[in-house]
Amino acid sequence: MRNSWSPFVVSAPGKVILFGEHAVVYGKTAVAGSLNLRAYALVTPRDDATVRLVLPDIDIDVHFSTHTLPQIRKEDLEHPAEIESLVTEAITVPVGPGRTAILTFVYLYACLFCSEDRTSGFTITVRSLLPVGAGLGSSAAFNVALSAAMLKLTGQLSDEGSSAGDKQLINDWAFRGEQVAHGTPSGIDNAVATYGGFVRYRKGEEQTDLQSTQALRVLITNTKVPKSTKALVASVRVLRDRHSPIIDGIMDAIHSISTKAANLFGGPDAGDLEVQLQDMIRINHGLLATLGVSHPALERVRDITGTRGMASKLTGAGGGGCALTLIPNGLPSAEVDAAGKELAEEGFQCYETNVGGPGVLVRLEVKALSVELFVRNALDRHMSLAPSGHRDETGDQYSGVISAFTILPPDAISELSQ
Ligand SMILES: Nc1ncnc2c1ncn2[C@@H]1O[C@H](COP(=O)(O)OP(=O)(O)OP(=O)(O)O)[C@@H](O)[C@H]1O
Ligand SMILES: C[C@@](O)(CCO)CC(=O)[O-]
Ligand SMILES: [Mg+2]
Repeated sequence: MRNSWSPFVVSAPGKVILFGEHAVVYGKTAVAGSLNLRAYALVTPRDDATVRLVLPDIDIDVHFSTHTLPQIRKEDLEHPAEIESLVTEAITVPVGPGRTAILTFVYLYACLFCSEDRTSGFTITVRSLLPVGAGLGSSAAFNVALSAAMLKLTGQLSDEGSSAGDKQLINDWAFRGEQVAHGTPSGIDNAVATYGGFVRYRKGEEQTDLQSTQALRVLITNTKVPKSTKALVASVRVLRDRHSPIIDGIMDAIHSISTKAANLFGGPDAGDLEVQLQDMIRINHGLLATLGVSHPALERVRDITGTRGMASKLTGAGGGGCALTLIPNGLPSAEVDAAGKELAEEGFQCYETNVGGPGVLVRLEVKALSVELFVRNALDRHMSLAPSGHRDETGDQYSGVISAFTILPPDAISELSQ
């Protein structure tokens, strides 16, 4: 069968934990939301039996003959992480930071194309606005985008992948993708990346979509201070073992914050929501600091934003990593800009974005232009360059589009999904 489909783009958002990190480990409620920082996967057809994965953000460009990749029925593997020992007999997967991404790609292909025609392949190129490994769910956005792309290719999604059934399918496969890398993820990251919006989460319960009508404006500050989620969770465990009634009280207080915040979403008064959320942010951070998971860099973010009328808290595991700052609607943009400048001067990376936007999106018609034309336009605008348009050494039909996609700044690529 010849490939007759046109290139398309799939995108999925990262996540931010608004309330409840650490407490969620002890069965308390957490609230997370989708970030309008997204991963974008460009999917282009090939007319040979090759699949190619291009990941410019982490310097990976690999291709495999479709016939060397295993055929796996998902029930044949007890756990998706077993893919590692299974495929390394058949193919060589480079050792290094991109290894898990490649293994996830191979796992999804092996399962989703188990009984499909493999005589023609495709290229998937993924770019992301999300910092990798900073606690903002970059892996989930990546896994949701990959899963949706391959489900689309195998004809398992409706047109734009937006029905409830589509979302459930994408979420299930993305969860398996997260399992390849992490073993026992909770599933909240891929749920947020799939469904978008705000999600209430508690271990052992179905996560609830909070149906909020409004997005929140936020600053996300990556302090770039390296942290180990595992070590931080362990340090809280030690503290709890030493002082369990006290620490349990703190966990209960965090649970009350998450519950209150979850109830506020979808409420009628946006102004009141903001005031209340600011309080919740300050109190939740204070409690997390008491647990010993703040860091001087995170306190610096709180100082800088606090003097300009904004409340901040750590988000994720803490000990460095990222902070979340709520930008109240009425705050003059000069204040936000000044805070952003000061944060950058500290060496932090700052993103102004919003929380609560859409989940996975499949774009078949990009601004009613072909992807190639779009990328050409975007390149002209952003980089004054034209894509080469010729086949590269891997024989890719759309190498011009692919190379454009790899060199465009990600914020230009984000226009693809608007
Ligand atoms: N832009 C990208 N290109 C390729 N692979 C990516 C990209 N973004 C994420 N990944 C994959 O996700 C992995 C990072 O996931 P990890 O779960 O460690 O961090 P995170 O998802 O950013 O943070 P957290 O899970 O704490 O929210 C990378 O090693 C890679 O396998
Ligand atoms: C600290 C923690 O609550 C969130 C890390 O993003 C750990 C977890 O829930 O697995
Ligand atoms: Mg992750």
